[in-house]
Amino acid sequence: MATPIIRQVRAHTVTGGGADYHDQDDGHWIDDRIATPMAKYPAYRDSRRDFGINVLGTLVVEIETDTGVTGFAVTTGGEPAAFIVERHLARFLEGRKVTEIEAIWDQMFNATLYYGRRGLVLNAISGVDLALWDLLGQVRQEPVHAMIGGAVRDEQVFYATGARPDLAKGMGFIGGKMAWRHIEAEGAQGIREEMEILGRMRDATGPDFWLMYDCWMSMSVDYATRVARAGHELGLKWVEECLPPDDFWGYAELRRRVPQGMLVTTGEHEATRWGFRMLLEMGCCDFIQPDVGWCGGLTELLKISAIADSHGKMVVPHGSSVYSYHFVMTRQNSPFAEFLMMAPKADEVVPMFSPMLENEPVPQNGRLHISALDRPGFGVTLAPDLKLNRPYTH
Ligand SMILES: C[C@H](O)[C@H](O)[C@@H](O)[C@@H](O)C(=O)O
Ligand SMILES: [Mg+2]
Repeated sequence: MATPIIRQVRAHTVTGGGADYHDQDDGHWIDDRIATPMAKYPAYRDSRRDFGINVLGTLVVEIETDTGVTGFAVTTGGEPAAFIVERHLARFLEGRKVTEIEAIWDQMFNATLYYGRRGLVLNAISGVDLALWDLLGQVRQEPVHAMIGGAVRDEQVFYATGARPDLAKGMGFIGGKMAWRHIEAEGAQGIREEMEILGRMRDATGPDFWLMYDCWMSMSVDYATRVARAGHELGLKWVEECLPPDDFWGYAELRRRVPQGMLVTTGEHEATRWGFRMLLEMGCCDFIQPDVGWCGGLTELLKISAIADSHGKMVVPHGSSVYSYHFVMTRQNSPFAEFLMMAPKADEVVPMFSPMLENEPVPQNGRLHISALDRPGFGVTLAPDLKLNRPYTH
């Protein structure tokens, strides 16, 4: 049978949550005075939406073959990413075989090198790459995990990110990661207030449940060191993304300063094998947390994972739903994954990209069995009532 040829690439945008999961209403834990690099400005202290964390929206990439088979993926990127897909990247796909994933990735990356390398352009490339893997799975009628080496375990376990680690333990998760909500200007009092919360969570979850803080690029090395030392007393397992992504030197220094046994992690806003090589070779972190929708897609994440493995480091992808579950299931050095609690009070498990995807699997009792991923491609479909907008054509 002839290999299907890519006939058309389409880039749509969707607003309101979904892959742009920070786009939530007031009262959601994920936007409750969380510390950020902008929080030192009073106008941007209360909500990350005030500085525009939700300006992009969701990018939906659809790729259709000459035989009428369609693959798709969603990521963060919205209209500007749609422009990049339609007006630049599509030319490297249309007319190509569905199997040319590696060559297409190399051309998309090198053709955008003069204005890309990281950030939005890599989000767009990631969206296209994930849609290509979904398409190949639809054509071959195979789940993605079967096409990238096959499962190395029957199920994967998750830690929960949200405001209620105490509830997450009861839901079967192996740990709970909270967002750090104080800034350096709030000094020792801010750390004390946070440690009171951590202490209550430790009392509620017992001595062995993992507790972590996500610091979302908001700290200095000195402040992060103080946070790590204070948290260590309460069994804090890791401090995540304390510093801006490009401060490789700061991360290496922080790792030298934190108490023995405290893990320093980062990577969700890093991209490509070169960015993660830098993090690993400079000793910036104890494990890496790439987002498969932002780092270059699955094709690039497989390369990143091999580099991490050569350093003896784990890859624990940033919460990205099915797009990372197939990867985690097939990697020896990815023994657990993140699940982002998207319910406003972090008190129930809801699909991460809700309401965009049908058949989006969620952990049951904090774990996901391989059988939940046994449909072709990534195993999800776009919700039929989703309002797609195609802002650009080519
Ligand atoms: C909870 C964090 O502030 C971010 O909102 C989250 O997207 C990310 O950093 C994470 O690790 O889940
Ligand atoms: Mg994080």
